[in-house]
Amino acid sequence: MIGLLSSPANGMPIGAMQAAIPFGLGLASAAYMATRAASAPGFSTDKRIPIASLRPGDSSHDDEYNEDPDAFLERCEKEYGPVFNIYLLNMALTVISGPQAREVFTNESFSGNDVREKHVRMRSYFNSGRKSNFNEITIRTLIREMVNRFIPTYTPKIAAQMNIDIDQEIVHCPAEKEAKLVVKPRLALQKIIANTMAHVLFDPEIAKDRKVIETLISASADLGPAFINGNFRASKWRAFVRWSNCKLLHPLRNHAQTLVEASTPVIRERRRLEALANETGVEWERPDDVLQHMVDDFDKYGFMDLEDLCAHLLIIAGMYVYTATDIVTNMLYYLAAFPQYMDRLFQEQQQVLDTIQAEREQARQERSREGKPIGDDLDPAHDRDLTAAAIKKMIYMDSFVREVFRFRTERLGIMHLALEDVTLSSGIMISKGSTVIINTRPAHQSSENGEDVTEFRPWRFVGKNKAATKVGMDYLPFGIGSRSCPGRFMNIQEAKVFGELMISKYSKIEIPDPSKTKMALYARLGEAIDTNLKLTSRD
Ligand code: HEM
Repeated sequence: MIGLLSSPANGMPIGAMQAAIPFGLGLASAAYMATRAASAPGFSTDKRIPIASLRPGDSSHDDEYNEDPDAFLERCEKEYGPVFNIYLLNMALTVISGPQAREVFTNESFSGNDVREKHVRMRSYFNSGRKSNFNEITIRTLIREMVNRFIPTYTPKIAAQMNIDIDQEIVHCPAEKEAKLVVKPRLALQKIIANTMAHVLFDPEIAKDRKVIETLISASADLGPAFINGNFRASKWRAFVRWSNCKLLHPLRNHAQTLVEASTPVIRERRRLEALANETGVEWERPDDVLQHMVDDFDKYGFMDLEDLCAHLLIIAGMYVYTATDIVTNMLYYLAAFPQYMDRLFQEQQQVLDTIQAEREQARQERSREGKPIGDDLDPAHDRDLTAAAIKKMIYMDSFVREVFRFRTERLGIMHLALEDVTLSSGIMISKGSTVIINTRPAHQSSENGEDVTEFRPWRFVGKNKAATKVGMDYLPFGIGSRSCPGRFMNIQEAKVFGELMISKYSKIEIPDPSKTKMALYARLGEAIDTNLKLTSRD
């Protein structure tokens, strides 16, 4: 079944590899650029779509948008309606707002994957490691079947491992007895997340390997550009360099080989134990991680060998590390910026855990009365664990997380390429080859979300049947419909577990330099700023 491979190579992030492009590519690249430039499409050919006016002196809308995204979009929506053209990120983009955004998300002729391939060569990156008949749907299916289904089992493991890693990475502040200082939180949190994910997705033995953690972080850096936002600027040259890197240097394959080397002995040992159990008629306690699930379903997914499997596993793991690092960093910034909400969250946590503890105690007493043994499932040592059931009951934390996403999500984001001419319900035609971008402002600031929509009000979703994972036209960070993000379930679970651990450990989180607070709150995905944080312990 699996041909175990062994040709390790250390992966380098794509950025580092750019220096390695041979000069001989110069001629080929000039020819390539000329062809691409000649065929580069601009705005849709439908001349009814207005082009937003530029401020005097501006040659694009970038500055006006970046200075005040809400004001810029309000102006455009008022002057031009829900569909208008802008020059942003070195691109000609058609902005779609309001109900017509749904048509973009749900019409297969608008492709997010093709935008990601065109600008950041994401499919080429995937292809630099995969061998089987892969397409993007495989990744979605793997996430659903290998990760989302098992979130209840992964949750206590995430909590236990994160707890250890937080204590290890967050050090005491020598200057102040009570306080701890996180210098450059993003880096410390990246280590915590990478280590936690490696434990949960791979295996504790594999997670111990420093090379694996480095590879995981490196893969996550390669995958980050998939989000095409923030500092991204469209450049045919950069896309070409990235494509060449993928073709020549096979970055994902290099990462996969590191994981193959680390996982081969683990898989062999698992097989030995399984065979032994079969021989002796004992049931083998199957390891509960994504690696094992993928090995079990090796034939179902048609993986060619272990390297192919590891490439797929690294795409998923790398995406989690990239996004979860960003999310938990921002969770801390929001807890720091709005300290008045910490107590409510802590109170909720204690109430939920007290109730669960009392219920378990009652169940133990019942078992004793019935003369039954108290099994591992009711071990008092786990009464106050952060299980999936406990997290589900923490509705204030869920609302807090949803509000962070609503409040912070980039106003213009989620691009799609029109694969053919598409006529929207308003009659406007988006022509083949043009790129549309969603305006999330009207959705996130609609009255559907209650009052004070320009304010951060973390309890606005409590009791409203709007979980942080529930997508809709009033909540677009993860898209909507059948192509909505399958990674959000695990990401949000991690964010909540992390938030619960932090509020149980610390009573106060501060940004020592308050001039950075605003920047921290509005940081775009993947660009969480590195301002220090001061944490004061609860006891
Ligand atoms: C903050 C975290 C994340 C955000 C904001 C986010 C956002 C999105 C959005 C907006 C879409 C829909 C794009 C469209 O309509 O074309 C999407 C799709 C997708 N996301 Fe995420 N995502 C996140 C995390 C992740 C993670 C961690 C993974 C993988 C482990 C992931 C995997 C995917 C995949 C595979 C799709 C494509 C689904 C399809 O085309 O069927 N995402 N994501």
